[in-house]
Amino acid sequence: MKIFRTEQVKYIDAYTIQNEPIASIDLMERAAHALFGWFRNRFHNNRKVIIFCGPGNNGGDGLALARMLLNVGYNVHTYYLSSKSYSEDFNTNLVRLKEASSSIYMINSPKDFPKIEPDDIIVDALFGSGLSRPIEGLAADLISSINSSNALVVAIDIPSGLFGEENSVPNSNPVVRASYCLSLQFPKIAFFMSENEEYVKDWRTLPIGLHPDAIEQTPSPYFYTTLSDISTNLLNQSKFAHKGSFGHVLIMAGSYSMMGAACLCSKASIRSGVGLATLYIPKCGYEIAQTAVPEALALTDSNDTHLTNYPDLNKFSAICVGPGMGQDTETASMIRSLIKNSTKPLVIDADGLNLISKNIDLLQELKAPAILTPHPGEFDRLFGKSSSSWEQLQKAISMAQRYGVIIVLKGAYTRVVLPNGEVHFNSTGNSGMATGGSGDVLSGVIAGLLARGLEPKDAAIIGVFVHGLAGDLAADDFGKVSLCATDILNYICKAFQHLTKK
Ligand SMILES: NC(=O)C1=CN([C@@H]2O[C@H](COP(=O)(O)OP(=O)(O)OC[C@H]3O[C@@H](n4cnc5c(N)ncnc54)[C@H](O)[C@@H]3O)[C@@H](O)[C@H]2O)[C@H](O)CC1
Ligand SMILES: [K+]
Repeated sequence: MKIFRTEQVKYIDAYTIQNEPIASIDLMERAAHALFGWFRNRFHNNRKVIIFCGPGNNGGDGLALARMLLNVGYNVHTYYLSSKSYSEDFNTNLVRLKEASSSIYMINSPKDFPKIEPDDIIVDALFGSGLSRPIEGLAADLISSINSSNALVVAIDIPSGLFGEENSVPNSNPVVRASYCLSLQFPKIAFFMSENEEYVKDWRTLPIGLHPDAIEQTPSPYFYTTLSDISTNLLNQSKFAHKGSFGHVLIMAGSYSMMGAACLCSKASIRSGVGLATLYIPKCGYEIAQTAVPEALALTDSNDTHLTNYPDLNKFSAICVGPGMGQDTETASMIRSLIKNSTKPLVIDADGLNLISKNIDLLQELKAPAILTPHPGEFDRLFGKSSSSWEQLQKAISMAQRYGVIIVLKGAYTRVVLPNGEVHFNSTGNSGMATGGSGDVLSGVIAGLLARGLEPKDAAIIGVFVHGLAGDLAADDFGKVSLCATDILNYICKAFQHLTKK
């Protein structure tokens, strides 16, 4: 799904009004109807609902929602901020609401704030995508009062005070801490930034029928990968397939005490449908590999404890290098040589990245497409520290462009950043996956798909999605607390089944 900056959504909104065509007030009614549907399904009408409205169309949405809830028997109290001016649709909805309710109050000073009980439901319709500066004064005091209540807060479109994209960190201006955020049609990019977690706990999008032509024509480098974005054709298996049809992956991984990483990674590549997998390991890992991963061929380096060389690459269709590999100087020179010589696509993970971070310009010597899979710590070691997730994302974009590599920046909403500057935020995965070995499984899945012949971009996006989905399915059965990398591995099959059955 393509996603947009807030000013682009304004354009798509205007295009929809002009070309559907639909009156602006009717589009607001449609948005309010979507909000109403969600609200009614979620909350019984025995709880008091307090709706706070700002002067713009976000406030207009709040007023329209208030009317719809009143009509079906909710106990609604509406408060709106005094302002020099209000949007036209706000005014229309205020008139409509006044016909249905007498519990409407203007807020002129903190004295007008209502007392909020813990069981009340607050709707935050103060500011949405039209926020033009940090919030101060009366509106800021109101947000502090909302935040200090123990009531549940439902934010319309975006928690008030939060900008759709970049926010200052730490955020010293008040922002509503929403329990739920109902974002109209698209998620906001700010939802994917870890610093905003306290404001956006649980968000969802509500479709409001914005015009498909405007969505298609408006350029954006940002995407959000959902199930419907995954092209399952890429995973088709021909009836006449044999093991040579699905590629041969080389996994260069492991060292003394870290053979588990090599096993997890190679097993994950096999579960991702590669025809053949060869594990290239130091001698100490031979029996471990042959026992733990009977499906893989095992080739050993001349060294006992760490990798110092790589095998003839001719027969392989993709290579994964790094998991559990250690950072010995001999391993460092091996990876330098591999980067300069491999014409086969590479997935570089873990210690592979740590070794490259000591000489980042090595990336300029790559001959083949490469997918780098850093977690935030490895990313900082590679490209330097950033002061916020937003800055880190911008850095990932410029580094992917500079070195012509794909960067898979791991974490919640893992970002797949492409050399053309596109960013694909992933929708699957959960905090239980923040556990040792999870990354080894991911690099194995991506390498397996790459070896099967998927384009690097597809291997990275689908690999990240499948890995997260496997984690979600595993967490459904085992819970997040106990989830371990082997569980993720064991659920890769279910994740692929889920995809190919859709
Ligand atoms: N296509 C859609 O997504 C639709 C969105 N809708 C809703 O409309 C809002 C955006 O409305 P807009 O009028 O553009 O902006 P706001 O309501 O967010 O606020 C504008 C209002 O507030 C003033 N203002 C801005 N920043 C501040 C500030 N820091 N302090 C004080 N005042 C401020 C500004 O001057 C304006 O007066 C969107 O979020 C949706 O909720 C439509 O209803 C349907 C289509
Ligand atoms: K809001």
